[in-house]
Amino acid sequence: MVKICCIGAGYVGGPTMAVIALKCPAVEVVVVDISVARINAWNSDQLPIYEPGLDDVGEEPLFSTDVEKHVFEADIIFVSVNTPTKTSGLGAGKAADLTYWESAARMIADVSKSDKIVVEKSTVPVKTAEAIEKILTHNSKGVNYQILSNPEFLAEGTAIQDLFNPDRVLIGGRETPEGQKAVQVLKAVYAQWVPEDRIITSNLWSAELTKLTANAFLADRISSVNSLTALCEATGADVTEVAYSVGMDSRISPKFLNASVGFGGSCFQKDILNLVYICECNGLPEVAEYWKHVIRINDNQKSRFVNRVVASMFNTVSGKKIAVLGFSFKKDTGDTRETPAIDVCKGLLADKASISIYDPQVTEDQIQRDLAMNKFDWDHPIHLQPTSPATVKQVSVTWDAYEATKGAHGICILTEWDEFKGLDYQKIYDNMQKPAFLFDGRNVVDTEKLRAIGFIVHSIGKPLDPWLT
Ligand SMILES: NC(=O)c1ccc[n+]([C@@H]2O[C@H](COP(=O)([O-])OP(=O)(O)OC[C@H]3O[C@@H](n4cnc5c(N)ncnc54)[C@H](O)[C@@H]3O)[C@@H](O)[C@H]2O)c1
Ligand SMILES: O=c1ccn([C@@H]2O[C@H](COP(=O)(O)OP(=O)(O)O[C@H]3O[C@H](CO)[C@@H](O)[C@H](O)[C@H]3O)[C@@H](O)[C@H]2O)c(=O)[nH]1
Repeated sequence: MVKICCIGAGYVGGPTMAVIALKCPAVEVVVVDISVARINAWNSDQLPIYEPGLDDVGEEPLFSTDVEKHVFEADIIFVSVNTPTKTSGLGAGKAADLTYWESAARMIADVSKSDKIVVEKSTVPVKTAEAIEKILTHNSKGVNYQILSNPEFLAEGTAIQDLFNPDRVLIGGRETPEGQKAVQVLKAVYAQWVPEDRIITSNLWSAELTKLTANAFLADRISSVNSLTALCEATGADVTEVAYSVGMDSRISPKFLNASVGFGGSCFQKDILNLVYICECNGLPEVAEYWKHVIRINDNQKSRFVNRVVASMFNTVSGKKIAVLGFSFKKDTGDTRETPAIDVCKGLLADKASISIYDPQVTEDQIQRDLAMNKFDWDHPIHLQPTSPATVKQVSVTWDAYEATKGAHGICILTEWDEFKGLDYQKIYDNMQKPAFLFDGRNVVDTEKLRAIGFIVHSIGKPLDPWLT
């Protein structure tokens, strides 16, 4: 029986292996992690991540902390560990920190006694496979290793449907007979449920670069539409109408054109910074500059939102209660890595606001840690992050949207959770200070209905409320 071992039981490793275990009954699947808490959570009823449909996948891989035993026994090893942005040293603030990847590779080299296929599942800089190959082969003791790049394209919140029905699976390998044989072995795993024409094979470097490029293109679309929101607000155009009509062109497509307070998540910014760094290292400053702008527009979008809130509320939010609805970086996930809510809250706190936060999936502990943490520290293994950072006193967290908004001067909607569309806004308005402001960072509410209730409403990229002009 073929044995697969995945190193890293996170947002990618857990769901991906659950689906492989379900679809490939003839394969033994084990997921290992250095974090005991994470593995314990996978083995309990309280899964460590919130992902719709994950509970119903059925077949479960084995989750274990016995990393070395399972790596030793495996034929195929997926490596799905953190690859955060470096915070210090060469390339700080841009380059990918490959500490966790390298330590996994060294451990594989230490314990292996039989030939292995090592699969890059983490998102890594182009040419990482070469470095990994060097680490493995210099310590090989006669073991043969084939490195494959098999980047993951799932999005959080839709991970299970993305895995069941992927647009494509990409496998990059060495163009040698051994490399091509390894590609076919991995292809056979995916072919258990993915149609053959959606399994693409390429050389290693194309596969590694495709992942960074795909995220850069997706983030670029959001920055493109977000860059026009201020112009829409200034001219009376409606960004939703503009995006809809532009997206009707089949060459452009309607997907991923929702204007927002900014994109978040653990991938987009990290992967673009990584691309920028690689371009700089290859003597391509103009290309690096081009992609940097995607992030600049995103940062600008978040500060523009904060400025709008403060400017609208008589140029100060000092001592005012601002309710924040939604803290995760998108709906249907409890993940807060690089969520725009962090920057917005920090901006409001800098203006001395008092913030009351409600998110259906994010705990108070997580929010406090996020607001206390330094930039880029959020993407390291959880047990290596600071355990008891200081609490931000002006922030309270509730488990109820009505409680969060009670007595508030203003509301900021920062995540597009479906339940925010169906709230009783008349009840919320009645319990707020007047004038009651609502700043919709996700364009989820019916602006006209809320204005009829009495709210002063600001929706991203929509014609301005008369109060704000
Ligand atoms: N989250 C996503 O939606 C997504 C999608 C596609 C690709 N990716 C990429 O996949 C990789 C993993 O992302 P994630 O979101 O699953 O991260 P994650 O933080 O949820 O999971 C990573 C896990 O790896 C473990 N780990 C780190 N070093 C280890 C080691 N040496 N041995 C054993 N375990 C170790 C950590 O404890 C953690 O549980 C990243 O490179 C990311 O860019 C993420
Ligand atoms: O039209 C849109 C679409 C998305 N977003 C925001 O963009 C961010 C990222 O969203 P999404 O891409 O749906 O979620 P991720 O889980 O970050 O997935 C991205 O990053 C993953 C990690 O690399 C890739 O695997 C996925 O293909 C890629 O979509 C979120 O803050 C969204 O709210 C918008 O503001 N407007």
